[in-house]
Amino acid sequence: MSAACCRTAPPETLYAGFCRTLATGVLWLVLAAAAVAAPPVAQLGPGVQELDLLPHLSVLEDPGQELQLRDLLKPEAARRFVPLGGRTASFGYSRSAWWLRGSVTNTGDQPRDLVLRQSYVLLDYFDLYLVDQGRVLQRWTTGDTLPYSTRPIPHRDYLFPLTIAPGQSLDIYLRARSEGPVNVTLALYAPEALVPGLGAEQLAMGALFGSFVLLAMCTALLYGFVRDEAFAYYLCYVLCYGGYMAVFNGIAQQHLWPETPSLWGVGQVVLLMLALHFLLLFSRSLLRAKGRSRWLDRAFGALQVAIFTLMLASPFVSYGSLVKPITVIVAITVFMVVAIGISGLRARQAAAGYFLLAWSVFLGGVLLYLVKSVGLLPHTWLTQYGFQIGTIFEFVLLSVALGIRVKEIRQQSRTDSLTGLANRSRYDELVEHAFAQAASAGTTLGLLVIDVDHFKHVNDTHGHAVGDRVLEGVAESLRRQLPPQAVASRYGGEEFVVLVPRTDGPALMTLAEQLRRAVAASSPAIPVTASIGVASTEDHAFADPRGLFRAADEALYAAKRTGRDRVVGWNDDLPRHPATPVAVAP
Ligand SMILES: Nc1nc2c(ncn2[C@@H]2O[C@H](COP(=O)(O)OP(=O)(O)OP(=O)(O)O)[C@@H](O)[C@H]2O)c(=O)[nH]1
Repeated sequence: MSAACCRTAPPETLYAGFCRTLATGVLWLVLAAAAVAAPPVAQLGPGVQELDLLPHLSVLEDPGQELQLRDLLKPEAARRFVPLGGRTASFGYSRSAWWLRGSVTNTGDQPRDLVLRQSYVLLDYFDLYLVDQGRVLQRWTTGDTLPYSTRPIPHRDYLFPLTIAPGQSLDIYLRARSEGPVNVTLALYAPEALVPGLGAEQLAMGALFGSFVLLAMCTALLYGFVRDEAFAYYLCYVLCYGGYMAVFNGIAQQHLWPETPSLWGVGQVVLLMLALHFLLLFSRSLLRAKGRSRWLDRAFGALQVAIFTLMLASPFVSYGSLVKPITVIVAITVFMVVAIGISGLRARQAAAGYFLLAWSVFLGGVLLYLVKSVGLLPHTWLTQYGFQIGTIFEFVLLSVALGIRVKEIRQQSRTDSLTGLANRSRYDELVEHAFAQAASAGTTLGLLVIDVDHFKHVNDTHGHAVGDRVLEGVAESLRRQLPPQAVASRYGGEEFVVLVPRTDGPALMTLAEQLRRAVAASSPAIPVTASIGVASTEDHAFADPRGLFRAADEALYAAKRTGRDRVVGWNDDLPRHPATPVAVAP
């Protein structure tokens, strides 16, 4: 496998093709404007604990990657370096090797033990040389195409220990080359100044990956409860994206595969492609976009093929050759996800707003990182970690969108899909609650059981589809006539129940009569009638909701027996329904 395929530059490389020329042009304009004189030597006084070396560095681009340190140690080579002039050392994407040099002098009277830190590590090759009056004192060759053991201090960042004697002046040369963006962030630290900062960063990383783990666990649990595929896809997305972030941040390299850099690049591509795959499945499932738009469905299918092709190619093709296809796939996926969000918004999907907000925040963070990567923004805490910060907010907002999905699922489980009324299990909950409330408040609860007459005949004559439309019409007519305190449910088949709290007997019978007429008028093309049985806790102290229902059902039975298309109120003298036991008195 080529060395190039072992690199671990981020896939945002991806956006870089078109930015590279622009970034390099801007950089060189800036550099040309800066003074050509050598930058000042960094002075390391006795109290200095931290020293940013960027203002003291000069840069030399080596487009052919031909230069060696010995070429640069020649006196005439000094003129080829251009001072950074206090600008950021972000060189974007290029095939060049970038040489930087600077000098630091210990102006104190004590030797200083220091750590030189390069905090941007996604570089294929990073060579550092310490030179004293033309003599090379120390050389390190590391980078993310080389095993972890090439790092003098095993840490995510490149950390190099060095000692400067009193009055000594050290020249620092470094060479950076990468298929991804090249950023140099060189600074010197006294160990006591560095350690607390590293501790805080480790804590932040722990929080980031801890939140991935927690999110994955919560999503897995939720999936266990709701069994909705959106949660399964989201879980896979969180795991793959978390794995990708672990490689991107150097955590996987440090803790999982320290001596196998060939895995880093391939792992990064595979994890990213899997994350995109599950993201698309999740977005479609969450916003129920499948089948909504033919072109979105086709684009989804084509993208899946491209994602898997690229993933399977990654172990065999150099990363350099994959950068452009990855760029295109990431860009199209982002476009697709936003398009799915907008189509969800148009279809009035409640979760779509949060979904789109999550992506806007995430893309904002990625944009900050990319603009920094191509050298248009300085390397700061916000631009470096914009990606991670955007990710956290994205996951929080997507979880809210999933919460809305749970609410929808709950709602669906209580609603009858044909008529949109409460379903039988929701009725069971409602009647328990209403019965208990009426009992404790000393008010009445009325119950109407409504059954469409000879409905079998409607089905047999016109077919089930027409029968369904008739049932929808009946439900709609009930909904329109109900007073605010009443709730209608579909009990099953062509039978409906209406709970009517706080309503006396005559008003209950009047309402039942209104509903009977409404049903009769609900379907002019296919005339239907309904029989209604009425019972109320006002007439009898029923022991439980089942007693109330049995009474109303007996009244319905009486209505059917006596000719249908009528309302009958329950009383003790009514003949018993053969299928129901006697109503139980307290
Ligand atoms: N179209 C349609 N038909 C349904 C649905 N649920 C139940 N049915 C039909 O409703 C009919 C009920 O028939 P029966 O129980 O014999 O009652 P009926 O014909 O209304 O007669 P009576 O109640 O005695 O007036 C059956 O043909 C069921 O197939 C449904 O969701 N859609």
